Amino acid sequence: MADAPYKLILLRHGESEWNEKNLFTGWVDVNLTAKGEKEAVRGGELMKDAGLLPDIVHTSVQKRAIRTAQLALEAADRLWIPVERSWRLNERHYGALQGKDKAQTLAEFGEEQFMEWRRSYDVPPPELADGSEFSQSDDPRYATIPSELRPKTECLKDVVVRMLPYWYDSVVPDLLTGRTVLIAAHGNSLRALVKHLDGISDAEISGLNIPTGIPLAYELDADFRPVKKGGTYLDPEAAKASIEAVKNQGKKK
Ligand SMILES: O=C(O)[C@@H](CO)OP(=O)(O)O
Repeated sequence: MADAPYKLILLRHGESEWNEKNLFTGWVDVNLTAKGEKEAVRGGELMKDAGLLPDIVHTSVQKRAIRTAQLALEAADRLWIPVERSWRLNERHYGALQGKDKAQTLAEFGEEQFMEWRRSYDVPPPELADGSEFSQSDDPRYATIPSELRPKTECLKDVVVRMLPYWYDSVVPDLLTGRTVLIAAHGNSLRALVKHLDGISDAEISGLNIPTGIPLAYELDADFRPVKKGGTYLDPEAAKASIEAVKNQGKKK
C-alpha cells in the first residue's frame, strides 16, 4: 500500500453574516455573506485546479457550512457526490457569548478573559439559558440528540470529545474505501480535528486559527496521521492573510 493512501480536505465555511458583524456565533444558524459565497466558489475552483476532487462530503447541520460545500462542489463540478451531515461537526457552542459583539466583549471583560473564552482549551464560556433568543433548545434539527449530549456551552476540549466519534465512525470508514473526503465545517470544529490529526498540545492549539473558504489538504498515512504536519492550504498566501484576520477578531471596531 502507498505511504499516503488517504486524502482529506478540510474547508471552513466562507465569511458568514455574523463573521462580518464580528459577533460570537456558535450554534446560531447564520447565512453566508456575498463575500462568503465567493470564497466558497473559489474554494471549489482551487480544488478543481489542484485536481483534488472529493468523492464524498461531510458537513455540519449549519447552513453556512452546508452552503459552502454546495457552492464549492458546484464550482468543482462535483455536486453529485454523496453527502452526510452531523451536529458533531457543528461550530463550538459559544454559550452565553452567542450573539454578543466580540469588540464589546473584549472591552467589557478585558483581553485575558476574552482570550480564555475564545481560545483556551478547557475553559468554556458561561452556559446559555434555554429561553434565550440565541438558544437552539427548541430547534427540531437537534431533537434526536439526547439531552445529556446537547451542549449549553462548549470549550474546545468538549468539541474534540463530541467530534471524534464522528471522525472514527463516519469519516475514517470513507477514507478506508479509498475515497477523497471533504469535510465542510467551522473554525473551531476544524481546530478540534486538526489538533487531533497533527497531535497539537493543549497549550499550542490556542495559537491555531483556520481561514474561511480555503481548502486545507491532508495526505494521511496508514495510521491516519498526516504525512505533512499542518497539511497544505491550496492558496497559502490567502490563507495567511485570512488567519491573521481571524486571530485579530475583537480588536476591530
Ligand atoms: O463566533 C464563532 O462561532 C467563532 C467562529 O466564527 O468565532 P471565534 O473565531 O472567535 O472562535
